[in-house]
Amino acid sequence: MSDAADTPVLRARGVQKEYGKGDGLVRAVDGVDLDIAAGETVAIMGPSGCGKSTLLHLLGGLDRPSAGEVLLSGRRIDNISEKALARMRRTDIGFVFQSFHLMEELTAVENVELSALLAGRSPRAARRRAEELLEQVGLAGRARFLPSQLSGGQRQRVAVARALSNEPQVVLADEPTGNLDSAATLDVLQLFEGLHGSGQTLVIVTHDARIAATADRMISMRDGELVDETRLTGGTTGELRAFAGLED
Ligand SMILES: Nc1ncnc2c1ncn2[C@@H]1O[C@H](COP(=O)(O)OP(=O)(O)OP(=O)(O)O)[C@@H](O)[C@H]1O
Repeated sequence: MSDAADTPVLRARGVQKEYGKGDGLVRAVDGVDLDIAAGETVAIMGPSGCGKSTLLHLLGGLDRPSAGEVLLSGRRIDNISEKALARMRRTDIGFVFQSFHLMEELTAVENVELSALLAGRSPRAARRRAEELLEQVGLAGRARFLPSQLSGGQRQRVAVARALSNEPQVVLADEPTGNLDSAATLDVLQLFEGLHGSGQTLVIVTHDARIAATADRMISMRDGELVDETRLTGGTTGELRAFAGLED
């Protein structure tokens, strides 16, 4: 196998993040080593405040570590210029947040195409890609709706479509179902499962054991450190839907 195939999509080495100083010093992430392979789905779990979101932000270049290295496909991202970092976030990473972070004044299709436009695609190519993605997430019929005209689950599906618009190397999701009810959670879960099946690398911070159960690997965090990891064989959302009485 070539070196490129062996290189993890994401690698963290001795990563630390401190906030504040003196008595107010908080070490939110405390010496994390982590490799995430291409095509892997990894769930990060742990109690509130243990550093999950901070770690995800460091992995995605939304924030820089106080110490240690973060590498995307073998290239350091913790020490590159702001400009290079912004470009990398636009083209190589897809983010999905708990509160969706959609632009309220833009329609679903405009929200999705915006990131493709910002990454330099032509308006026609961006629109075509956005329409394809909305179809993929089951929202072709809602493309011209504003976020306020969509349900929470539909909004999160738009956000997932947006995250995929530039064919990112990795999608990072921070509590993607935290604001959704059970049925919408399972819809989004099924969407992630489809992405996993298509070989998309995914890192999901979640409190939801159902989401974690469908990952390849579940990592537990405590007090800024990775304390445990479990390889999973993976339940399917079909089974979960049946269990929850949501089968169509
Ligand atoms: N900008 C900041 N300034 C100061 N402290 C911060 C900042 N961001 C996070 N922290 C602290 O770092 C620690 C980890 O926070 P983080 O949000 O990463 O935890 P989390 O595990 O994602 O929590 P939750 O599950 O509640 O979202 C917490 O103690 C938090 O108060």
